[in-house]
Amino acid sequence: MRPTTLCFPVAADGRLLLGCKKRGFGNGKWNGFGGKLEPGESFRECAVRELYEEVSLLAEPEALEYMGFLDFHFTAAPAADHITYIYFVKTWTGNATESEEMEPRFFAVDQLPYDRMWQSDRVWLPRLIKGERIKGRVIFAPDGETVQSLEIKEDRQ
Ligand SMILES: Nc1nc2c([nH]c(=O)n2[C@H]2C[C@H](O)[C@@H](COP(=O)(O)OP(=O)(O)OP(=O)(O)O)O2)c(=O)[nH]1
Repeated sequence: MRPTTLCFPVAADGRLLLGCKKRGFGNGKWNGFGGKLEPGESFRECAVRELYEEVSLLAEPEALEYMGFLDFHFTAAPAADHITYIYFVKTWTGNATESEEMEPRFFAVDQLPYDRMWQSDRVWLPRLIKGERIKGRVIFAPDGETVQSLEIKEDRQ
């Protein structure tokens, strides 16, 4: 399964930085920052690179807090299946800057734009915000959007 990352910067006041995807996969959705691992890259290295490419924030790999993983399965397009390692990061340098891929905005955690995010995020993101680490699987219906089934557990390790 294709390895990918997803990273959510958390500001000192607790707000979360999301980006509205401007093109390609997930276009128009608010999400964390991330993408596919490049050859030879670790998950953390990928998350740091994508954060910089997509929103110009520079983080140390060790500053990333691992929050769990999700397997995303696309029933009609198995080639799109991927596993995502999810991170929060609270320290970085630079200012969130719009890129060709993402328009960034900080959101209070009780005002996240779930109606314009991937459908299952409203289930698992609040758990991460509470500090829980998760592992799970999301299976998408043939339309590639609707959640067909969802299995999320707490990862106590
Ligand atoms: N929050 C969230 N993200 C999802 C869901 N499903 C899903 O594929 N993604 C995201 C997580 C990954 O960051 C991203 C991986 O897809 P991708 O690697 O094709 O994304 P990309 O086009 O931005 O990647 P890249 O070209 O920059 O490498 O998709 C979901 O249900 N919720």
